[in-house]
Amino acid sequence: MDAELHESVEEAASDIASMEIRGAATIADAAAEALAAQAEDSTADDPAAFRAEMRAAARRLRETRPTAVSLPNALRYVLRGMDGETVPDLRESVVESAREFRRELDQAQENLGRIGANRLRDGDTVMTHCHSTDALSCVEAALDQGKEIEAIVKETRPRKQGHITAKQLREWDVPVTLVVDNAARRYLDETDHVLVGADSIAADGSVINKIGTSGLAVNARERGVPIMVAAQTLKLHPDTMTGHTVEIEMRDEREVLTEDEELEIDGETDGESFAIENPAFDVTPPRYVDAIVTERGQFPPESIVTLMRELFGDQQGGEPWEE
Ligand SMILES: O=P(O)(O)OC[C@H]1O[C@H](OP(=O)(O)O)[C@H](O)[C@@H]1O
Repeated sequence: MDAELHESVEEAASDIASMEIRGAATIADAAAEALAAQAEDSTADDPAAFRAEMRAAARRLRETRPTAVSLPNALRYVLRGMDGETVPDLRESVVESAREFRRELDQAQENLGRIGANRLRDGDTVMTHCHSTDALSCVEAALDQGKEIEAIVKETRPRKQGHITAKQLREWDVPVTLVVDNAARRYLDETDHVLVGADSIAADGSVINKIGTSGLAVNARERGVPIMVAAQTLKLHPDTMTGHTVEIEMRDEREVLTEDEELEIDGETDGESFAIENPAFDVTPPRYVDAIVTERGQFPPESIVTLMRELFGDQQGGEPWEE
């Protein structure tokens, strides 16, 4: 039977599943924080029990959402740092490992932002999709460099996370034009860069990001607008190096059609006379991406595998929460 989980783990897991906590980097940060809380308050009386408790906490967090690899990457990082022969030593190692992970995450986003900002020129207009803290850190760094940036913000159905992006950009005094997703192609004529984040990057350079990214990228390529993906290396998906594909999360149909909007057709409501599907992400093939900007520099998508080999090449074997 699984060990008892700390309330912070249960809370973080349910907030991630319901998307109270969302965005690949933010999810990773919350997961590391929850593991640290589990370790700090553990009542395990021997090292084996402590390790089992940490593995159970990681499994609970892992099962929340399947697509953003930042989540398992965070759990792996923290659990691989777990070391010691006594409970106090193990506890300290987990807390320190989580702290280090969260510090590196902030640092990586800042460094990525500075690199991404170099691609943006004074007076440029970016088009955004969804809400990505990695993508926004490029805009923030460009503003810090004294550049004027404008934004066309796609609302991003079904959850309209473009609103979060619009708010953040307005707080930074960036002129924002909010458009419905279907208006994107029309506004590409006024756009200098499409700037998006990523939930996962596959070894072939494919970008897994919020549903609608791939259509936007194809349209942007057709219009000659460069597509820039801001994704710290935490978004690189190690399993794709050995042929695994990235699972695309299917979310609740109520995000597409709320109860208030229910459609009645021939006396039958949705779910009876027609199906609703709600994939949260899609895959943009590497040929539609101009640059993947990471904290280690910018890469053409086809060469991201070299960086992945460098980062994950020596990681063999099962998951640390399954041992
Ligand atoms: O890590 P950062 O750049 O903040 O976000 C990366 C991506 O995570 C989000 O997914 P969701 O909203 O959790 O489904 C969006 O798809 C966004 O592009």
